[in-house]
Amino acid sequence: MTSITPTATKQALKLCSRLFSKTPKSRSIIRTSNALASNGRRSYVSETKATQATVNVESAIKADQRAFLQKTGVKPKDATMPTTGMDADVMMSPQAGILKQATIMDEGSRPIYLDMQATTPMDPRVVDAMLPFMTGLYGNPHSRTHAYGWETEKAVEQARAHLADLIGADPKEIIFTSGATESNNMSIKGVARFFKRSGTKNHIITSQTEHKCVLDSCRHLQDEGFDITYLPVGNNGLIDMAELEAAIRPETCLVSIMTVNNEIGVIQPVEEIGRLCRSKKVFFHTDGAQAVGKIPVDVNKMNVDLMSISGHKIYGPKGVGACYVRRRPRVRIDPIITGGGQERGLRSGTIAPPLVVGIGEAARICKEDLEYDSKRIKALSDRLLKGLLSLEHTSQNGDPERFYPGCVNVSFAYVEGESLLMALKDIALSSGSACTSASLEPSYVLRALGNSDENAHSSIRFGIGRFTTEGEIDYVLKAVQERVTFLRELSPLWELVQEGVDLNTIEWSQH
Ligand SMILES: Cc1ncc(COP(=O)(O)O)c(C=O)c1O
Ligand code: FES
Repeated sequence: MTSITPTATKQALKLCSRLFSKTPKSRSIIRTSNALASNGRRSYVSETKATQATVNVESAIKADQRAFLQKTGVKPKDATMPTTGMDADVMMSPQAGILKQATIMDEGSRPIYLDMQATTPMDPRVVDAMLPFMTGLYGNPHSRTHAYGWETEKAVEQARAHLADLIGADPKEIIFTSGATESNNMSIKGVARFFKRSGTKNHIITSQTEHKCVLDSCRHLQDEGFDITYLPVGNNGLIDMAELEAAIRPETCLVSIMTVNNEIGVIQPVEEIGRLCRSKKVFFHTDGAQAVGKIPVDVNKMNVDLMSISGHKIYGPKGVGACYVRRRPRVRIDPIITGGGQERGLRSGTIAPPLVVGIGEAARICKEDLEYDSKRIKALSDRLLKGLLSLEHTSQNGDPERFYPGCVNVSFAYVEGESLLMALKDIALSSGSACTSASLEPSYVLRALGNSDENAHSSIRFGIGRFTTEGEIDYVLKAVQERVTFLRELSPLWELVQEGVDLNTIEWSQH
């Protein structure tokens, strides 16, 4: 912790304004520093990483943006993209310092970050928006009797409007929660328990490839006497609409199918599911944690009744999320957290204004930058996939057409995924979801697609995001190609394959 005196802050401010006085970014640097200056008198504030980050990133952005404009014709916004400006060979040299560059916040040398489905780094613009609510603007947004409450309430309502705007909802339909896990629990248990009280409906439909928090909510409801159908998926990871229709019964109260899968990125046919559910008068919940802010989402077009959103998947803070709850036709849910009756009585507890302002600003930026980010991420994804699939015996998991390009899941046959992850220590990757990454079990999602244990074990997920650069993708490609080749050369199975032996014809002796 560093104590920042007003004089020191003012000096830093002067320097900042001299350096960046003509760029729009400089305004946000100055805003951050002003927030510190006004509070510096009595509070001890750690040196603001956001300011540092903005300064670091600012100088690095331009080249990548120019290259992108030349290639795609899309005019870059004032996005905060770091760039390496180096090619893969130079980056791989120990002197290059690329691994240090790979982080937005200057935390020393760390791997290139390619695990965007686990979490995204906060956008410095989000940090800027949050800071005043961690310092001077500390009122309780539920306090109605004074200005401290009014000012935070106003900011909370603005954040609600930004989130609603991103998904085509009315602000009154947004309920703030602690994250998508809570929103999923709240939607699934909430609808189920409401219907249980009226004693009419006790059946829920979901799919086998949902996130653990959806599956676990359903398992708890099974213990409470609900009947759950876990729909299978095809080998492309998508559910079959005819199977869904056949599974709906008169006593079905809810269908819960995610929009974008967190392991393989496939996009379920949510519009069709919504239409079907509406025609059968069944509520439709979708886990939108990996979809909102990444692909266009419109709750009315999709006929969605409930949707879960997470702050830290959209370059916002961790520990905050939202649940969309439709008002017309009205969705009735039993709250899982009761108390002071905040958030329309659906989620009691004091709202955290810094986090809520953060997710609101993250949503606003996502809406504004969606087209630009999508085009950039698609271009990086195409480059990565083309390079990875040019290696022999590699295949993409999930539907190759209907998937979010920022989530690329590839199997490298005859290579053990965990060994490959160990060999790729300079790149932060994962073989599946973060919450199950400690387990050595093959992914249940890949197994549900009909993959063998070996295939599931040799899979790696590459998560590309707003701050990923072309240089990083080239580095990753080169590293993966080198190390997959190296590991295969150590493998006796690979030797047999090279000799033309069909491994399926071998009878392995049991010991
Ligand atoms: C699809 C999906 N649903 C839910 C979650 C949980 O989100 P949160 O961390 O906000 O609780 C995640 C995050 O890993 C996810 O990917
Ligand atoms: S909670 Fe994030 S991957 Fe499971």
